[in-house]
Amino acid sequence: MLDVRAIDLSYGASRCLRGVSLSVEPGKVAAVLGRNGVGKSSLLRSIMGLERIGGGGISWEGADISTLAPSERARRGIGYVPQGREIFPFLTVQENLETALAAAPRGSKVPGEVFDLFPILRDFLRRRGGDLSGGQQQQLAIARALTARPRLLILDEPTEGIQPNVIKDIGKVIQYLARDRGFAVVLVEQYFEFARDLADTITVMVRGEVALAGKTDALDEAAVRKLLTV
Ligand SMILES: Nc1ncnc2c1ncn2[C@@H]1O[C@H](COP(=O)(O)OP(=O)(O)OP(=O)(O)O)[C@@H](O)[C@H]1O
Repeated sequence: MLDVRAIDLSYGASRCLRGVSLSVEPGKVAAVLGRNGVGKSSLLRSIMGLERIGGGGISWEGADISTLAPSERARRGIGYVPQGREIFPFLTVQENLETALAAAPRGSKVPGEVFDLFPILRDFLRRRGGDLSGGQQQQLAIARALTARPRLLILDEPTEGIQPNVIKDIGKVIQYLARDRGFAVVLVEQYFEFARDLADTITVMVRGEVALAGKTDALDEAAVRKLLTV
C-alpha cells in the first residue's frame, strides 16, 4: 500500500503542497484531479522522490520511503510515467524500453507482456521514439515504466493531447493492470470522465490542498465538477 501522509512541499518561498494525503492499495486506482497548477504533478514527483518534501511522510509496502532517492524508489517497485512522456526521440522504441532495465539484474529483458498490452510497439521496435504519434509515445512511456516491473504505477496526465481511441486503449490497460494484475495505480488527470470511469477513489486538489476526497461512487459529481471549473 502507498500511504502519503500530510505532505508539504515548497519551491523556495512558495508553498506548493500543504498537508496532502493520499493512499492506494494494490488492485486499486486512485485519481488526483484539479485545475492547472494546483500541485498534481508536484505530488507525483514527491512520491517518486524527484522533489524533497518539507513535512509529512510517504510509505510504500510498509516502509518509510520519504528520504530515498528516486532510483531506490524505482528499485522498490514504483514506476513513473511523467507528464509529457519524456520519450528519448533519437532512440528506437526498443532502446527506449531498454533504458528501464538499467537498474535491473544483468541479462534482464523487456517483458513480452508489454507488447501484448501495446502491440503497436512490437511493429515499431526499430522506429525512433520521436517519429511516433503522441498516442504511441504515451503507450511507449507506459510500456517503459512497466519494463522495470513495478507494483505501483504513477501516471501524470496520460490522456493529454491524445486521440479518443488511444485514450480508450490506455484506459483499458490501466484497468487491467489494477484489476487483473494487482497493481496500485495513482493517476493524475484533467478529464473527469476518464478518471471517474477508472478510479476507485478520487482526490480533488485546489491550490496545493486536498479539497475533496473519497470513493468514486460516493462522491458528489456536481461538487467535483465545480472544483474543476471555478
Ligand atoms: N520546479 C518548480 N519551481 C518552482 N515552482 C514550481 C516548480 N514546479 C512547479 N511549480 C509551481 O508549483 C505549482 C504547482 O505545479 P504543478 O505542476 O505541480 O501543478 P499541476 O496541478 O500538475 O498543474 P498542470 O496540470 O499544469 O501540470 C504551480 O504554481 C507551478 O508553477
